[in-house]
Amino acid sequence: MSTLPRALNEALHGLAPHLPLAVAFSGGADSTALLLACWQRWPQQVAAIHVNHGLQEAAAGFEAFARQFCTARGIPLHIEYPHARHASGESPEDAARKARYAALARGVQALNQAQTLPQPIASIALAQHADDQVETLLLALSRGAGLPGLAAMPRQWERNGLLWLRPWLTVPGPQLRHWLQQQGQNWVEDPSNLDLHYTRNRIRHRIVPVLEQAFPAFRQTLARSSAHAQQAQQILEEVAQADLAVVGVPPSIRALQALSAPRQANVLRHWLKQHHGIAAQHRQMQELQRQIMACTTRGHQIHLKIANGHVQRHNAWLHWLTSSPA
Ligand SMILES: Nc1ncnc2c1ncn2[C@@H]1O[C@H](COP(=O)(O)OP(=O)(O)OP(=O)(O)O)[C@@H](O)[C@H]1O
Repeated sequence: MSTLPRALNEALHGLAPHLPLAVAFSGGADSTALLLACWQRWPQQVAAIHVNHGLQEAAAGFEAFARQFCTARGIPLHIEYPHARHASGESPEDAARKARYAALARGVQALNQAQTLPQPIASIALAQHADDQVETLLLALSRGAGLPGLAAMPRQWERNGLLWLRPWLTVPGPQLRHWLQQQGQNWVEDPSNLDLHYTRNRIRHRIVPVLEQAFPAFRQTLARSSAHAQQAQQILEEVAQADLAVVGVPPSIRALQALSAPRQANVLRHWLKQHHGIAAQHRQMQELQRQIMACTTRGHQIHLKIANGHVQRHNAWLHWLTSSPA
């Protein structure tokens, strides 16, 4: 019989995972609670994937814990060893996160190839919880993010035929630890979580306790704000798609000039992201829009650096061209 408290049980079922399911298992409290809960609920249908970045001294301890936890329960475990190298301008944590998601997808393939479960794995669950969501939103605010940042983390999405889920996203972090303690289940504490050099940790240790005192319902209310932002962002994307169909690819300068400034920025961002996989900084977008509106004569040039290339005018249209390597 499952020992899972009602709130956790509802969170787990709320997303109706496609089975069998893989759990992204770091060995920390949150993913230990997720793997334990999923294994109790769907004993023969759950596998685990652990990613050993080898970045911290603690990495070997995490892997050993993951092996021992899974062996004791007969849970199939796959371990990935990615090589995360961060590109210039990218933080080591961002690089590790990207490498981790790619490694998790490879882990699913490896488990499927080895036929460790009777059917191919259909979903993969991550253990971020309500406190992580609050931190993500506050981080976005601290960086002056737009709507995509304020929308924070989605509860589910599909990529390459795999359903990605965050079942704990509505569950306060302390509840997960409390349940593990009740079960007599230990986990590995990540020493870097205490390092106040990281903004996320400063938010966790200094801001969240104050929020908790001032606004006891902050997890739900902030989550609601993120849900509103997610909805608004979806509308903006739909408007951008419709506007891009009108201005064309490459975009016509005259058609861009006919749009209001916010719609113009929205469609330009969409064009750059969808067609070139790049994002303009706030200042660059302002300058690009200024140059577009000033472009009223035949000879007017537009030439603006954005990401690793330039937006340029060619006759009546705007183009983005990558800078040739030096
Ligand atoms: N090394 C890893 N191997 C497998 N999955 C991971 C790993 N690190 C993180 N994850 C997954 O990504 C989620 C988010 O990662 P994050 O680093 O924000 O949390 P975490 O503090 O590692 O969580 P946990 O308390 O489970 O350790 C985790 O809950 C877990 O599901």
